[in-house]
Amino acid sequence: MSGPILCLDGITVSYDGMLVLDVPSLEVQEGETVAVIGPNGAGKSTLLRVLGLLERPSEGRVIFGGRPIQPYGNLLLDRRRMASVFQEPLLIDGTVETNVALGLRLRHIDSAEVSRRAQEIMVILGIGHLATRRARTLSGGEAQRVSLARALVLDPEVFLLDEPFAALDPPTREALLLDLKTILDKRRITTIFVTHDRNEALLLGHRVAVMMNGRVQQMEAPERVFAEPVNEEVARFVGIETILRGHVQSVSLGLAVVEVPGWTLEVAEPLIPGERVLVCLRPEEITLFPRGATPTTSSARNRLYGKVVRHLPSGSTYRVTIDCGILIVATVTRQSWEQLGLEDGAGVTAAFKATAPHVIRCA
Ligand SMILES: Nc1ncnc2c1ncn2[C@@H]1O[C@H](COP(=O)(O)OP(=O)(O)OP(=O)(O)O)[C@@H](O)[C@H]1O
Repeated sequence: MSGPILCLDGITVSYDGMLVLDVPSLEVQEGETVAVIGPNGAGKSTLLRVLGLLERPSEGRVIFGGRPIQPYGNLLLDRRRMASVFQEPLLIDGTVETNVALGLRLRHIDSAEVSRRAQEIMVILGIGHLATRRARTLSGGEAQRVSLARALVLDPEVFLLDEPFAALDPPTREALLLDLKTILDKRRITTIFVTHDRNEALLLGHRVAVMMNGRVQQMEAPERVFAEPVNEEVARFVGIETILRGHVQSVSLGLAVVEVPGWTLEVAEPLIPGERVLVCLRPEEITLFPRGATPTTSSARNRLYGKVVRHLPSGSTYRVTIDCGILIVATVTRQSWEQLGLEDGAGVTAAFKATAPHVIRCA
């Protein structure tokens, strides 16, 4: 990666006086994939359209390749350096090959070269055998592969994807996602990828931008965003269900004692006595034991006692809600649930290590 290819500077977008995008500054580095996640209406697509020069911001500048874009200038040449794929494949009525070659023909590329490049990208995307099929006879997954091929054949400097897999069934989506990852890793195309799906963001994003209410709340490596969210909204969005409000009572030898309602926790974070904090616990960090069966050898310094309120299936695990005076959510494998003899209403100990929580300081 060699510096920013796209920069936003003081960007806002308002519709009828309502501010829907407010991005003081944002840089996309050449060759990176930025996954943009956030709830409905957060402004993800608006951000993508502004970055893709498809929407003129109300205020601010888009800088592409070091050059500020003239908002009222002719954007065709700059837009041609980018390619987009949306949730709907939007194919024309013609063969797969016609669709894949469309952008190259519009650019008046020599027809032998068009054919060579179209064939090559169709093979890479596993649709070579569909070249002569009419686009309207394709399945959703095949059509989206054609749509990706039509964009990638252009060798775009910037690739924009807006929920491209949202309408596909899970196995189709997974196969396509892995193929796309291979292509992006190999070609190092700068990519902005909007998705609702946290797992897609984790898999594809070199960085993840979390949007809420038109603002980018956090933009960092996925592991940081998911393990160290900057505020409560981001924490909830990345799947942290247990968020306990407390204050730091004391700190000694790197261990902070944090009071939360009804309990005193030990947390290995560099905190300051008196600070107000949110203690965030991922469900997989919490171990459950039947009441009275907590092993004395466990290194978990925190043990909270309560009752199972409910358990909900989630893939091969259960998401278990425990009422300890405060509600805590843990995951256990179905096998452990059976082996431990757990059931709704049962008394349990929820244990976690001092290193397990992520702590957010309250303003
Ligand atoms: N052309 C428009 N006119 C008026 N309001 C709009 C327009 N486009 C978007 N909005 C509003 O701007 C806000 C952000 O929309 P946007 O589509 O960018 O969000 P999003 O995060 O992509 O949402 P989703 O995940 O539901 O697609 C929403 O409140 C939306 O209703």
